[in-house]
Amino acid sequence: MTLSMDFHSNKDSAEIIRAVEQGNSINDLAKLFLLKIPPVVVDLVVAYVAFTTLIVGISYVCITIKLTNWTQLRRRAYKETSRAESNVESEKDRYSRAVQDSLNAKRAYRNWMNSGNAVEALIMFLSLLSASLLAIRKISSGDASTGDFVTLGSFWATMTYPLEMIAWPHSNMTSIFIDAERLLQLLRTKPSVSDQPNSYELEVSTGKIEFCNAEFSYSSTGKKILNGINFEATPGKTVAFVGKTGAGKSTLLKLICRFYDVTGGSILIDNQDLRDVTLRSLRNVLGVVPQDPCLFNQTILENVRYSRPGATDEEVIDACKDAALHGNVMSRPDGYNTKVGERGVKLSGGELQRVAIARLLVRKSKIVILDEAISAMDSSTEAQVQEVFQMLRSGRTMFFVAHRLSTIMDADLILFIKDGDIVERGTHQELIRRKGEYFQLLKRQNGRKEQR
Ligand SMILES: Nc1ncnc2c1ncn2[C@@H]1O[C@H](COP(=O)(O)OP(=O)(O)OP(=O)(O)O)[C@@H](O)[C@H]1O
Repeated sequence: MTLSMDFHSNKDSAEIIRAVEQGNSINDLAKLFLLKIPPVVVDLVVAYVAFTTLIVGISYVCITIKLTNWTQLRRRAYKETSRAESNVESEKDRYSRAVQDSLNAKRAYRNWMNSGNAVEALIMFLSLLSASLLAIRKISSGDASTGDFVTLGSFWATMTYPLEMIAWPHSNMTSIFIDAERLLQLLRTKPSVSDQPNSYELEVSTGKIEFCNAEFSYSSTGKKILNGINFEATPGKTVAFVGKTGAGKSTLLKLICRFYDVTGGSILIDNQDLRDVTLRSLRNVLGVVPQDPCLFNQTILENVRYSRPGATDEEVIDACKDAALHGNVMSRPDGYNTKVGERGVKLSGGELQRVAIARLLVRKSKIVILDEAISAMDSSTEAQVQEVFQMLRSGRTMFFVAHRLSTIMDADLILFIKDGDIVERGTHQELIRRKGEYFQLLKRQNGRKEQR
């Protein structure tokens, strides 16, 4: 959970869950070291008195270890294919291929394991046979008594157990390490965005935000997304980012949240560089409505309260009323106790967005970030929510990203982003007078509206 956005955007969640599940084998490792190995060592000290026994023991253990290494290669292949299998949910062909690959790899692993066991058993059998033949020869020549033969038999039985036990930890440990290695990798991964050793708590007095020549590229592609962005969001003002899809608008918002660090320049909140303050204190002052709000399979009440666990039921309900959600909630038989389903599948797109806005209202943040927050709402609901945003504006610095220009027309500053640069800036009226990119976009949108 502490890992950065770049880790999560490149990882498959099924893979992470499987890594954690397989990590249970670390318990087995602890049991192995604490409970199984020490008694075996004691047994071996007692049992390994005869030189011949030692020879048999060493060769048995060496061969078993070699066989185990070969077998574990198959186990690794089997585990890899099992992982792929869990990625596939919908496409039938891919799923059956993955299942088949997994079964084949499992069969190969089992075949190697069984062959290894057979070879181990054969070694023990041949060793016992040679020792018995030697004993019979000695008895026939009168150098040993039949009692010695019985002693050999019981000694053999005592010895085989520790021999098996000395080989067993190696095979078990390698299996455990293969199962746990994904979790160990995960635990060793360092977040790319983290607190500096001397970072301090962010203090927001006015909520002024400055982008000073901020540059950014995603490490996964290395492509420059933002080229030296400069602007200032003055306290209590609303800034809107507009532009074509892929221009870099959401990336600007992610940088304010410090999901990523800028690769050049800096971002300041009340003159404090985001990289110098603690992540927790930064996130505490931000209220975000993302493009795809993340809901849990809990009740509507709990989902809204998630942004401030201490909020009372009344505060949650008031927030839902302001977010134009109350009517929809009350029309459901269970009202606020309605479960929303995994990721909110039982809600419509507009309802999902309104839950996210209600969360924002409950949170009472000083800096508000809205990324396409009302895109899925009909015009009458949008008008109600816009009124709430007007209320919110006083005393807060707000950032909007919206494709529908009608939703950001009254922003204090509109920044038109194109290929990672601010190509136009001003208020709605100023940009219309300029008759540039913004004006063209507005004309296209109005044209489409008239055509409908
Ligand atoms: N996690 C990521 N890794 C690599 N590239 C990314 C990542 N997220 C976004 N991008 C790329 O960065 C560029 C800007 O994306 P961004 O989401 O900021 O655009 P946008 O202007 O908000 O677009 P939209 O209006 O469609 O949301 C795009 O080319 C996108 O493909």
